[in-house]
Amino acid sequence: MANMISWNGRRADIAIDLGTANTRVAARGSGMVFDEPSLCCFSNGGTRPRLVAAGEAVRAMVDRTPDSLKVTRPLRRGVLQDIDATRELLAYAMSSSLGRRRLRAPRVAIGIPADATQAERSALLTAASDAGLGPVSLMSEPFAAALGAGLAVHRPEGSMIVECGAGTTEVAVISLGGICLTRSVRIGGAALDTALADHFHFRRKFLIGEITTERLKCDLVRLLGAPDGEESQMIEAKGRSLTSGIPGVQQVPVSELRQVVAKHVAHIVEVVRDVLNQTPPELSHDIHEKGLTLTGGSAAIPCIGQAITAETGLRVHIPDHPHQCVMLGLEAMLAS
Ligand SMILES: Nc1ncnc2c1ncn2[C@@H]1O[C@H](COP(=O)(O)OP(=O)(O)OP(=O)(O)O)[C@@H](O)[C@H]1O
Repeated sequence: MANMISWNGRRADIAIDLGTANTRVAARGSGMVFDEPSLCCFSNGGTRPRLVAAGEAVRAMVDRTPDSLKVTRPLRRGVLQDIDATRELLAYAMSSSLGRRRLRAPRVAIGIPADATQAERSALLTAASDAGLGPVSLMSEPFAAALGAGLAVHRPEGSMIVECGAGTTEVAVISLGGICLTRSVRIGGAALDTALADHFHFRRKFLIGEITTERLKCDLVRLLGAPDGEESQMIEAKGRSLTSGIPGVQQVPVSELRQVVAKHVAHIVEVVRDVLNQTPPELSHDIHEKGLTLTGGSAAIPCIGQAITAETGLRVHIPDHPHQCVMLGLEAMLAS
């Protein structure tokens, strides 16, 4: 895949990392100009749903809307699930990040999972065009992440990237400016949120909301990744008891939730092993020497890196801002 974005020699103006949880935009020469949740809120009244709010303003509305409003995530598991919401989110991102500098039909590069199907690509191109974006180039997210993490992607040596976001985990081996091997699974931080909420639902008969679950996950994985002793701690979740119907707080030992996290992490390690098993020997040797790089917001889950090292013996590097690597890579392609 080419890694310089241009149309007849004309470079892209805007790079967009349209993620399941977050959308980030960079403009050529200005760096990152937008970083907000991938959320839209529509009003249900009238013949057609009307956009009420998008991005950060919608975070506080999740699980709190009356019947007249509906919160939607444009993407699910890394790919577009709602074309209208995607169009609205892209249009909102453009207007709030570029304001009066807004270009007419800007040339745009958008990151997309390496294994996205033709139908998924076409749907994204349609939504981008409906949002008023100009020619759009779809770029592989794991390649962008590797570039954004500062890996030597153009050298004749293998680099391995594990991009672990909210909706997908993508593993790729890169050399000489291209992807040699890649595998994606539609499992990311959001799947762990669901597994934790399910645990509370079925084991504790207690319902917790989406935002509470995500906060609980971040606290939990920090405690699980901490030195010995933290597992004896309790973790607290606010929600509603299914047996009494009364709102309340559940105190759960961190150790009770360890298995839920371990099961999730094991899926990710399995994908890494799969890719390593198929990697040609010279590239394999390079990866053995250098280790692999873990990026994406879920790279902040310490047990993912720890489990990869324990299962493969490879060192795991996490860059300073792992959640921004796809954006930084796309931005680097704009500048090249
Ligand atoms: N400190 C943390 N601990 C655990 N998880 C975290 C932490 N910070 C962020 N995350 C998780 O990272 C995910 C968001 O990462 P990111 O912004 O890379 O995803 P995305 O680009 O929207 O998703 P995708 O690329 O999969 O479509 C969320 O699931 C979030 O809960």
